[in-house]
Amino acid sequence: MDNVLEVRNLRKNYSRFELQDVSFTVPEGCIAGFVGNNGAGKTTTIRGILNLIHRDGGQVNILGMDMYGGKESEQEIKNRIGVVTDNGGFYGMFTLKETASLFASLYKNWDDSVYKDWIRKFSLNEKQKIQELSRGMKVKFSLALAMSHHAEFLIMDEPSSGLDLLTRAQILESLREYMEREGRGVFFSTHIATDIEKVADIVILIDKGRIVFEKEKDALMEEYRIAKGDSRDLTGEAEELCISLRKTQYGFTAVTSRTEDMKRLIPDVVFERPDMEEILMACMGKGSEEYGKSTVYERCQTR
Ligand SMILES: Nc1ncnc2c1ncn2[C@@H]1O[C@H](COP(=O)(O)OP(=O)(O)OP(=O)(O)O)[C@@H](O)[C@H]1O
Repeated sequence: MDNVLEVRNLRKNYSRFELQDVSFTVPEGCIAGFVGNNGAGKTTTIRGILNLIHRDGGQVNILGMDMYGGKESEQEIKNRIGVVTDNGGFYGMFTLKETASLFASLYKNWDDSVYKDWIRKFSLNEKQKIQELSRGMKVKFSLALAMSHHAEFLIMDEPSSGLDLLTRAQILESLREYMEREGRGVFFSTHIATDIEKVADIVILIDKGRIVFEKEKDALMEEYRIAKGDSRDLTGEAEELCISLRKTQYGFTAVTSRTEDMKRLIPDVVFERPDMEEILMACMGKGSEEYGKSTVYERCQTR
């Protein structure tokens, strides 16, 4: 299987923020969810990938081509991918129809029937001006444009943030539909764990400009458990097995990937399945008063 996206040691230094050797891959046929808190570095990574900012190092390959290999390869890549960003870079006074005809003239593979189909599915009115659209409508329109030139790969920066449940579900469903054709891939950033749970095949977690892990979602869900028990049973050795830990006078609640060792040390421990949010919170060091973030990193880092 080929990779639709390969990012190697991407670096960007701002005065108060550093993107630190960000590396990951997105294989063909996969939806990759790029998750992290506000300010974790998601947009900076996406801008770096798309060559929209000056980077301080790193390599990016999209659809097997070097994104930084010069104007020609960059142009070829941009013709073959679809990009959905927050504001879409549209001109507010233009109608949807005018904007679409501009896009149609820019893309070699523009397919008007696909475009019309998405406009209908998203219940958009082509006579409306961009400035009259709600945020949800703008995202839908941006996505419709991105999918209407047979893009082989979609890159989306927080497509679902600030949208109501129904619109979010529609956006996620359209991604699934887009992926029905072979040889495609999606990379989308989000800070909403349930979106990851619903559509992602791969989860890439970023925190403070560093990749914490890159894992298959199903493997991730299998790897971690919530452990519950009596705080008096929690020895130093047992605490070492916890990725995050909360103690109250009634007992402890921890996230761990070391269930067998935990059971050996605390025979009465009870395990439950965590949801995606609980796993991500633990791996970002949230919900833990006992452990510093560096400790959490060491335990989560897979490479
Ligand atoms: N042009 C810039 N100059 C200086 N610092 C910047 C610039 N752009 C971004 N940053 C900083 O880089 C950090 C990461 O920002 P980024 O937008 O990549 O985060 P994010 O994960 O996309 O966050 P959010 O979920 O809030 O959109 C932030 O601390 C931000 O202030």
